[in-house]
Amino acid sequence: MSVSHSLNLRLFAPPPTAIPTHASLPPPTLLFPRHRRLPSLRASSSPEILVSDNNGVPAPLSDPSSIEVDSVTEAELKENGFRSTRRTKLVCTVGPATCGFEQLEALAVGGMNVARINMCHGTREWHKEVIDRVRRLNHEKGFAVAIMMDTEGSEIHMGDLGGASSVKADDGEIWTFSVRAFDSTLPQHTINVNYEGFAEDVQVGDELLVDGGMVRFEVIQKIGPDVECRCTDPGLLLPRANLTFWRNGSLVRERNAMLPTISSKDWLDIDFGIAEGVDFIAISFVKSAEVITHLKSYIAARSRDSDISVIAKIESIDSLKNLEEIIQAADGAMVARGDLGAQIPLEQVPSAQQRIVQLCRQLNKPVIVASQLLESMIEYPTPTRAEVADVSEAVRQRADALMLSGESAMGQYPEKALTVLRSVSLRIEKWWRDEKRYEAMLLPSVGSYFSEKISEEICNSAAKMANNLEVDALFVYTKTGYMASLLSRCRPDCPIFAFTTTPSVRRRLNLQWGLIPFRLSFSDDMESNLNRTFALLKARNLIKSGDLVIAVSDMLQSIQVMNVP
Ligand SMILES: Nc1ncnc2c1ncn2[C@@H]1O[C@H](COP(=O)(O)OP(=O)(O)OP(=O)(O)O)[C@@H](O)[C@H]1O
Ligand SMILES: CC(=O)C(=O)O
Ligand SMILES: [K+]
Ligand SMILES: [Mg+2]
Repeated sequence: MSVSHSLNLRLFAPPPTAIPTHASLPPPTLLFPRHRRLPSLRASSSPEILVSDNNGVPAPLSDPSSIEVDSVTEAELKENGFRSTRRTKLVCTVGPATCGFEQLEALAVGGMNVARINMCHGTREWHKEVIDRVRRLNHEKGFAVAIMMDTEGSEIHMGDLGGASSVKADDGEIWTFSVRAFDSTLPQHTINVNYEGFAEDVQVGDELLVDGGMVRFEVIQKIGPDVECRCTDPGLLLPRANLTFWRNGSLVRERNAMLPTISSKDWLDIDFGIAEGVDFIAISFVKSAEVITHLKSYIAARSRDSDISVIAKIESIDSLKNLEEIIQAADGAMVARGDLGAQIPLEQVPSAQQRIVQLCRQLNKPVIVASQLLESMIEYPTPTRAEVADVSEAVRQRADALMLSGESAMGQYPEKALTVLRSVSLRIEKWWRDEKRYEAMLLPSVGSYFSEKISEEICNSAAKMANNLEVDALFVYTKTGYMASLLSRCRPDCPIFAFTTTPSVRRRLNLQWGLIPFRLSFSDDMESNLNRTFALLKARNLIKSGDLVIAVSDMLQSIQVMNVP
């Protein structure tokens, strides 16, 4: 079968000159014909096209309800024009400070794209309520907030402090870390540890770091299941805080390194996540690509139509060692700087972050920069200048998303913290666009099939054309989201309107840089798709006549340049 592919470059009024170009692509072997000449859009005058809405009921062309876009994005688009929409996505960890319906709504209004629930904390009933509320919010208020479930992982952590929200450890105090199960209240200055082998593995003289060094202890004595420690760096102990121990300046990774990445409790949580249809599952303390592949096949077997994305959390030495294959196997990655900073020297975290962000973009996987971005805002209403600089750096690296942890889960100013992320992102993005100072990044080919390689070439070219022609927006019609991700990977100057038929694909696109996901039912006929989209978007004042747009699509591998009629 010999099939030719053509790039249809058409410029609509003004000026009405067609620019035919022919890309000479070798004939693919496994493709069905996609080549089709497109009739001119201008030729079709006010077509009587009927479109299907969500339930398959025909709706008139001008019915704006047959396109779904996030209500906040819509307001943003109208207010600022679409060249200045935010490109960096925002993830908020939901906790006691933000689990109510109104609180979640405030976060959605503030720009939350993804709600994260951390299975280290709270009961399954609590998580289910949060998921239900986010769903209701999406349904009733027109948001497309995705849900990310983060597994606990087999880390060593403290117990839940007998219900206290925090306890203070003072300099020189003696505390007991114990693997004993206390049935009623904890004795004073006693901390429960979840790892059976703890007392055996530590040695007198070891340094014990709580939450990667927020509080430090020195081991002074071992008595059976109890380990007595002296506080050397005072601070607040939080429930279920992570514990690491260090000997002669390096992290001790003895038997606990043999703990499985996905614990038996994690598997139950994963079953829960699959049953609830979460959009992302983030796996803590990933050590190798196998665990990701294993989980992905488990998800595929468990849920026939499930399209849950698996995010690899990079937070251990092993994950850095096997970085490329882990990212390759996963659907995305998280720079989990909290635990990473407890496993490698702190001064190595920034370069690790840069490397992970770059590699993810090269491999076309979304990447989240997480932990302590605005840590001081847990307690104070304004961030430190250093925190703003840190957020700016992540935006400048053009990570897909930034994440709030304690700031939104249990801090005093969740909405303010989100506002800081939003305004810093907007400002830095604009600054770098204006200055045109991005270092060009070599984007290696990621497609395995020939058709994927074609999509990749189309997206690379479309993004380049969009920058050179200074177009207002890129449009992508994508069923699986793949082509939208390829455009996002190019980090073009203009925003990307991503039209997809499936609500879950739309939610997942919400994690990717620069994508404005819309749900829209569309056909293989690009002319009618474009006509409909223009009519629907114009009816909602989201675009206007004369705007310059480049459109690409999954079904018909084409590039079209046009002015909105
Ligand atoms: N569902 C929850 N219920 C109670 N507290 C929570 C909940 N989620 C988060 N928190 C609080 O917010 C803090 C920061 O949240 P975060 O998700 O970053 O957890 P973490 O314990 O630091 O672990 P991880 O390394 O998995 O991120 C937690 O330490 C905890 O005190
Ligand atoms: C987010 C997370 O797990 C960390 O920073 O450790
Ligand atoms: K976790
Ligand atoms: Mg962690």
